[in-house]
Amino acid sequence: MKKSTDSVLPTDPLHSVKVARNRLVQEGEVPSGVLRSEIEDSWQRSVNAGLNCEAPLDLENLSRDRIDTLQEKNRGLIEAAHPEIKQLVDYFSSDGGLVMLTDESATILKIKGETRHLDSATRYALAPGANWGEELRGTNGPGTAIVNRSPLMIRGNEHFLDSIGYLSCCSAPITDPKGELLGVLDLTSPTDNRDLPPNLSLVQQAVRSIENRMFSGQFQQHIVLSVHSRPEYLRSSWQGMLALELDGHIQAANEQICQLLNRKREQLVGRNLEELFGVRPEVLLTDLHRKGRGQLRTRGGDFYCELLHFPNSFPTTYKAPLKSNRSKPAPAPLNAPPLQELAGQDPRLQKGVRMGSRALSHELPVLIQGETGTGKEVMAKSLHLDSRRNSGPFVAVNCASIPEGLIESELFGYREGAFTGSRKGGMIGRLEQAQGGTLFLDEIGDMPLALQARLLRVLQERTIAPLGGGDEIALDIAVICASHRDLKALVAEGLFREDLYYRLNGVCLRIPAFRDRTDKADFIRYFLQQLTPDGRQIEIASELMEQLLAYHWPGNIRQLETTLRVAIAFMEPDEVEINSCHISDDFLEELNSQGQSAEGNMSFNPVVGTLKTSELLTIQQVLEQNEGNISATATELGISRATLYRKLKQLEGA
Ligand SMILES: Nc1ncnc2c1ncn2[C@@H]1O[C@H](COP(=O)(O)OP(=O)(O)OP(=O)(O)O)[C@@H](O)[C@H]1O
Repeated sequence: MKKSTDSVLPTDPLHSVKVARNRLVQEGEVPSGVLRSEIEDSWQRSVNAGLNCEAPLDLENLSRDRIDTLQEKNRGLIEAAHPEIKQLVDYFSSDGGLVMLTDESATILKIKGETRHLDSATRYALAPGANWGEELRGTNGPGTAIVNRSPLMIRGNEHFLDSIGYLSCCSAPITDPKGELLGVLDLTSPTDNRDLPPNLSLVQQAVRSIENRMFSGQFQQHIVLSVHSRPEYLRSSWQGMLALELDGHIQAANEQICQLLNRKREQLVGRNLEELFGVRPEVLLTDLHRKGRGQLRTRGGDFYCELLHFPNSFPTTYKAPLKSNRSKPAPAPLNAPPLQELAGQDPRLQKGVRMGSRALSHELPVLIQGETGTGKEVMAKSLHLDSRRNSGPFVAVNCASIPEGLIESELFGYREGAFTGSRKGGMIGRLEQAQGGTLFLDEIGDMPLALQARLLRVLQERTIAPLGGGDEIALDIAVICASHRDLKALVAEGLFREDLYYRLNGVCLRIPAFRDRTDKADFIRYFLQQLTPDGRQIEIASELMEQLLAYHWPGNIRQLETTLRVAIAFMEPDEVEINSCHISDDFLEELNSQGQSAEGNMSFNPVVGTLKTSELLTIQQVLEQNEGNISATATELGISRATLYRKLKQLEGA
């Protein structure tokens, strides 16, 4: 068959497909310029492959064994795609939507959704193990998306085979972090369902989420950054992603970041962060840990970035002893140190963990307060692992990061049909997911007031009734809450319910800021050992140790972790001591500047926190300016003479 050259360009796309099909059937030629170019090219390839558009569907599928082998081989892809497949099926199956995942040769790995509207041949051909390569079945979603290496929509008779002309589909290829093809995600629906909007962008968005999930999964031992020129797109399916070594070398880049930076993948991978964005990795990491967000500068503009993943901080996994509760699946092992290790040598922490552990054993809720990065979540995990519920799940909910409108359903769940757009089968809330284990409510101070009342009721009655009704469920959970905000102060401001505060506050553990711990040196040595990947015994030079002990650590243990990891990364394999050469310049500057202020005032104890130090420095300066006059100094500082005397006493005693 040869390609016809006479060109007809009718405006109605359905009409043009009819015209093209008649020509194909009658003259055996694909007319030029009648169909969309990607469809015309695909029809031509189908003709060249010797296919007949009127032939029945080929019904040769793989055997069960081979399907099992194929699914096993593609397990990572199937698992990564599961949430998106489920979501698309939830939305579209009632409209006849079918969602399929294929491998890189267009063989179906999974297919879910409504099949009632399919004729029996199509139903057979749309099953795991069936191959939809374009050379076998002509123009079709997965097969043609693979040839084109780009997403496409095919409406009705744009399919090459007549027998599937009653279906329309949207397909998008899925690629791995190196850009290699992994498979295709496809949404197929009956063409006569005019209610279905074109959903190509939805399928593309689902594919981006799958790719991002695989990216994060593949780079567990790396730093993974979310990057975008607009902050609201960070952590979304539109985010650019970079996987880095600790020394800043880029290991992988996703497709979006290549597009955002307008660079090919090979222009990014293997290069160093500093070379590309003019920022040293340790400086960026310090920013990310301290402020939660960093900036990358390029000639084309600035980009925001956030930390999605930092390699695991606990090389040794503490595994809780399993209890013989066979009916429940074992929870994934939690990474957290045993309580004793967590408390270290700090008496306040030691008392805290003792009380927390007692509280849980007496079914009392625990409230953990402490600055950001002090280890509140780690403490909650360790308490859980130490409790009688340690074989149950540990479910963490960050109340600050869930949009207000979603917290209720996220926590309490809902029954099917509870509201428009609710998922089929409903959703099990996080409280119920924690059944038999521990619910950790992080940033509880950010929970909306209306929901606080509902949470209070649940905690009092120990039962839960999901939105949309149904039977109440008895809850058997331990509750641990945490906040870096002072909940008592929030109560005073009317932002947190007093009754809930007292209900949650069975025992309140205050984790000291790292600068205030009495066992800083021991902890730094212990933590360093935990973070050293090859078990080498590493020491810290005494001069540097002194500076670390005097530093005020605004980012607490999280900041210490970054500092130590960066230092370890900068050590040569045969080095066994960390000194200032292994510390980033800007952090060294901070350490040195605090040293200078302490040196200039020999009467100051360098261990005193810097806020206090600068307060006392200010007093001394104003006092000098006023030639020792107490009244004038107090007036200038806006404090009473008594306060000034008290503070001077502190100054002398320090
Ligand atoms: N005792 C500890 N031993 C080892 N690592 C710790 C310890 N405490 C905290 N960390 C590490 O410090 C980091 C911060 O810990 P975590 O998230 O528990 O702090 P947080 O107080 O909950 O912070 P935020 O208020 O920002 O949520 C984590 O990377 C964690 O692994």
